[in-house]
Amino acid sequence: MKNKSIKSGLMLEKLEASLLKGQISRRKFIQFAGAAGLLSLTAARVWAEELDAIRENQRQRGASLKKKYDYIVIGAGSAGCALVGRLAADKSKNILLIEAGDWDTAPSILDPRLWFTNLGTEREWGDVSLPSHGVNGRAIAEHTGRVLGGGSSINASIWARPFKADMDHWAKMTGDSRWNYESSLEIFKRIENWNGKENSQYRGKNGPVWCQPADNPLPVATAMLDACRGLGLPVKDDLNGEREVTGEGFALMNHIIKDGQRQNMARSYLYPVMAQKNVTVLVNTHVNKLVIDGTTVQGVELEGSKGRIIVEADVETILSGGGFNTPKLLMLSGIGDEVELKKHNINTVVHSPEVGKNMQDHILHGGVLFESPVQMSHRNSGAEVSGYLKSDSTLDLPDISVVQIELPYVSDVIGKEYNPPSSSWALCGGMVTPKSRGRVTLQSSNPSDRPIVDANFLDHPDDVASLIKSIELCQEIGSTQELKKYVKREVIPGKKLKGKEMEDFVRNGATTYFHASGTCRMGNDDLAVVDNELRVNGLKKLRIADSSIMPRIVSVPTMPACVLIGERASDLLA
Ligand SMILES: Cc1cc2nc3c(=O)[nH]c(=O)nc-3n(C[C@H](O)[C@H](O)[C@H](O)COP(=O)(O)OP(=O)(O)OC[C@H]3O[C@@H](n4cnc5c(N)ncnc54)[C@H](O)[C@@H]3O)c2cc1C
Repeated sequence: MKNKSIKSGLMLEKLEASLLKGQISRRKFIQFAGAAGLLSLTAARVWAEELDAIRENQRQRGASLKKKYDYIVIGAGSAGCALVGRLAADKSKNILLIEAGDWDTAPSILDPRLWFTNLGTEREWGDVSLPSHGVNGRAIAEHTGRVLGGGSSINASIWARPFKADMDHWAKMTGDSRWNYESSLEIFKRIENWNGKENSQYRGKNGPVWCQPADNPLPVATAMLDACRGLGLPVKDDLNGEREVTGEGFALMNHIIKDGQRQNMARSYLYPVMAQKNVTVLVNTHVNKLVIDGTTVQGVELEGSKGRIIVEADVETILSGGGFNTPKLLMLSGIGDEVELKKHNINTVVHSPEVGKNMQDHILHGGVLFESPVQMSHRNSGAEVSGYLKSDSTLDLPDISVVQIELPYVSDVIGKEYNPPSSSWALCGGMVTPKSRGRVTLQSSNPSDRPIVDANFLDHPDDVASLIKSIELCQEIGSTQELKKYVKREVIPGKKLKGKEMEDFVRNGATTYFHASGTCRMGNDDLAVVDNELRVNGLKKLRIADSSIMPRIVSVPTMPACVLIGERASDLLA
């Protein structure tokens, strides 16, 4: 297999050399490559060349910035890309998209198997929460993307849409039925290019976002589903769709992976419009603060290769900086709790006490580990099966998740305590309806300082209780007959735990899914930061479209919900 691809690569290089020397035309090149069965390789290279040309064109456009655009969007993440991709359809409107990170060209972005190697690099912001008493005083890293595509460029590429109860709750909190499940489902259908079993009731075919069930999953993944069936757990054909309504279910993951490559939201939404004259994308450019006249947002102060400059937005500015950077930018611009702002000598423009509060994240426990008799090499993003379950049937939403990770995924403390062999794989319990709330505050008035993240993980006893149940479930699944072939022994915890021992295992093993949300909550009450149309209360010409607006975090990985928010914002602006 490997030899064949090396041979194909060499043939393609020879053809390319002939093309470069002018010995054959581009048409002939494509003809020969097609005849030699090299078209997919050729297409990939032609596509890569086109992307380079698009980026070069944007570099030139960015070098002669205008003073004013119709729209300025801050942050090219999951929501920002979706918003700009849709907004750009009106070619009479000029859009400036500003991204602090670089282009999304790193191999560790393109290859979803390498997603975790982006952590701790310049492609993420490097935030670490303050120590939380709920996790025995540990300070847990809270990674978020800092690159074109934002989180969608460095995440685990899992595509899981919110539950009906998630969306109906947003509709209730805003008094606006456009946020409810039925309306959101219509938008998801237009978002998706679903490449699994046809299901027109729930899945879309013609949208920009490629998603498919885990491709060629490891046998341990399908065995896990058999194990769940054997235990009488609800196993579905698809992790999305019906599960959203029934409220529970295990299935193969959906991934945003096509032919082994990540299809981040930049590829899905942005590159297709970046050749248009009405779209300017600046990378490596940081927005320091909003420029506000009275209570009208006029534009932004940005800092990039030309130093600090001000660019104005004629129609609106939209903040899509994500769960930590959006509240930070608001506070730096004088929108926040006046007591907090005063501490940093920032003049209050709008006293909005909830800015930075209501922070929520999901807990992923690392983990319940099993030693495999043979070393496995992970496929896709290493997480190919997942499930959601209510630990109590009276709950609205499942509080428990289980993710199978084809690697020895453990927290720092658990890793040191047990030192698992490298051939281990994990069943990670999770808690997806957190009742604990954290907050984001400013460290200083200097835009280059990171904000203070106090995630307050596992503060609420119910969150711990759910995690205990999810760990018991992981142990039960791991001990089934169906998984016997893949389990030499349960390495961690290796025995049934009870009382304080179990509680400590939960608190010491807690890590995050990296789904920071809720810090600029949407609602129809006086304290909400944004209203039902994403307008920042108290200001004109400013909206927010990103994970920070979630009134309550959805009970699944957050990228699809953020794409939905970006799409909804584009509808509202149109
Ligand atoms: C490691 C990791 C794994 C994850 N795995 C999954 C998963 O598998 N599935 C899933 O659904 N979700 C996953 N998530 C979560 C998901 O990626 C995020 O919830 C989602 O991307 C958030 O979207 P957003 O639009 O709110 O912000 P982001 O995608 O974070 O984008 C915000 C963008 O704004 C830019 N920005 C911020 N401030 C400024 C500024 N001042 N000036 C200029 N630019 C700025 C940032 O650099 C960033 O690119 C994961 C996240 C991480 C970090």
